[in-house]
Amino acid sequence: MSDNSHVVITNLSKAYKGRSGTILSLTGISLKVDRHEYVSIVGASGCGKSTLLRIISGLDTDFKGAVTIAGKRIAGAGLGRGIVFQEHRLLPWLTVWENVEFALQKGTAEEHAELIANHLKLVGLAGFEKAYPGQLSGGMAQRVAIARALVNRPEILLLDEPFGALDALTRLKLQQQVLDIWKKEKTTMIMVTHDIEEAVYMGDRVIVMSERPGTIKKEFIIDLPRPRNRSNTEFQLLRQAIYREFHKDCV
Ligand SMILES: Nc1ncnc2c1ncn2[C@@H]1O[C@H](COP(=O)(O)OP(=O)(O)OP(=O)(O)O)[C@@H](O)[C@H]1O
Repeated sequence: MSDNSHVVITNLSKAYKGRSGTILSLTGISLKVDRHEYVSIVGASGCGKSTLLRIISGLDTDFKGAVTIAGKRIAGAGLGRGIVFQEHRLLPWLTVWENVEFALQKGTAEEHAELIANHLKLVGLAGFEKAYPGQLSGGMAQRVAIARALVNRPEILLLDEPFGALDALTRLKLQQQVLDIWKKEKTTMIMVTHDIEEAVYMGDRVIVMSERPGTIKKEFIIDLPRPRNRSNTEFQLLRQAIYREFHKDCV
């Protein structure tokens, strides 16, 4: 194990038991993610990407193999890991401020106020504290969800298709904002996406998963300087190579 390993997954497999039998969702997954690394995961629909994130988050502990965070086996959800889903999942009857406050687990009222204010500022939403989710655009609501996931200062942020429901322009803006947060907070990021260009733009590494049962087919190191230029030839060549790998099974 390299000294910098943050998340270590060893020979992970996961089966779901249903009425019609057992579905093997993941098999033989081994992966190491370094501290402050940004890993993107792509793969066909149903190959187990969300399942993998749920396991790393600790929301699902029914699996075979081992998952350790900073050398310790995970035993359930913890404040050290935040998660952002494709839908913002904000509570509509609470304000922006209250939605973020709702996630806070420890600390005094003053500490809470400072944390909430800082995190709303971090995602560019200072001034919208009293707004309700219904009064926000999709991008703004997703930024509240990101603030909520970060407010407990997690060392790891898990992003499950975080920009999937947004329009193209908002998506580009939010990608940049998440990269800025990653740089500033030094969070370890693990992001699932269907968008190969996004995976290359954001990630230090792109993991391509096979169709179900999900395995790791191939890893691509994205050794391009940041901020990245999407029209750069090397960027496009990597995107095409990942695209080919992604579609090999499907053709
Ligand atoms: N709670 C569950 N019970 C039974 N089967 C499940 C459950 N959750 C997921 N599965 C099955 O496990 C497989 C992987 O699901 P998962 O949602 O992890 O895939 P995914 O790669 O994230 O898909 P998508 O890209 O479409 O979101 C699928 O075949 C799905 O039907």
